[in-house]
Amino acid sequence: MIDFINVSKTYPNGTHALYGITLSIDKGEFVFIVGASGAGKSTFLKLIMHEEIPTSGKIVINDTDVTKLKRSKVPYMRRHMGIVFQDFRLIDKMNVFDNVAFAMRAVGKPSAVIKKRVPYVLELVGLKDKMKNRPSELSGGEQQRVSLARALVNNPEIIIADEPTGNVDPEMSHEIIELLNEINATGTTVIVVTHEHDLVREFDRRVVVLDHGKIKSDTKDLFVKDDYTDDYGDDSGEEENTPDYPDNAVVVPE
Ligand SMILES: Nc1ncnc2c1ncn2[C@@H]1O[C@H](COP(=O)(O)OP(=O)(O)OP(=O)(O)O)[C@@H](O)[C@H]1O
Repeated sequence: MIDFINVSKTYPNGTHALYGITLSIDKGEFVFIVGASGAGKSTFLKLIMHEEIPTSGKIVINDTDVTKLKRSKVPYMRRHMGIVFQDFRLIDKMNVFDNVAFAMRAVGKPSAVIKKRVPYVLELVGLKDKMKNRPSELSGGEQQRVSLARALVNNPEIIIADEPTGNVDPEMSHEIIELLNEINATGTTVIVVTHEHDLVREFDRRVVVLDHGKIKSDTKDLFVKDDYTDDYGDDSGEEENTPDYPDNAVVVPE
């Protein structure tokens, strides 16, 4: 679904952010991207979102070489993506309902559909009763769940989350990743950048470690799994990273 082929990114000021990244993410995968500050994690996500373009190499998303995508086609590509940011990026002039509805209006959904869909998605994230509140009246965890609802509302194929738990407490961090896990169980591809090693260990999904712009390890590649366990001290001794889908998986119908 997402293929990076020998992708490098050097910013105009000469900073080398990524070097020769080759990586495939399949439809329906859940991938954590981890690494020290400056390792290139956000750059990696920006390349997927086409916020930045690579200096060299090729990025193929759903069989389209997005490095050659015309600017006018970018919004159509992004419609398949739901994006969650660390700082929520909600609009405080609008209530919670309208913040989520905004994403549907932007793609021209009729208001009858919006009226049904927004409460449904807010219920999924446990916030139906806060629909009329402004974002500033909510806790950090609640605001992040609104931003998750906004990312989900157009039923994207891919959810991209850049430090989604960076501004919420540990309990809520767990809930946010749990929600992403449930969304993933419905078939949505989920890519999460995080610094929270405890969460990464707990959820036991694919982990790509970036280090100074290169892939240091990828648990999909069994030969380097030991490298990951060294980095994160995973001494669980458990056998395999088999995805463990919850029984109560959330179905997000269109
Ligand atoms: N717009 C930019 N112009 C120039 N250099 C940049 C730009 N954005 C990022 N960089 C540099 O590219 C490198 C990778 O940055 P990136 O933001 O991808 O790292 P990161 O792993 O997400 O870091 P953090 O965990 O601190 O958010 C860093 O050296 C950073 O300073």
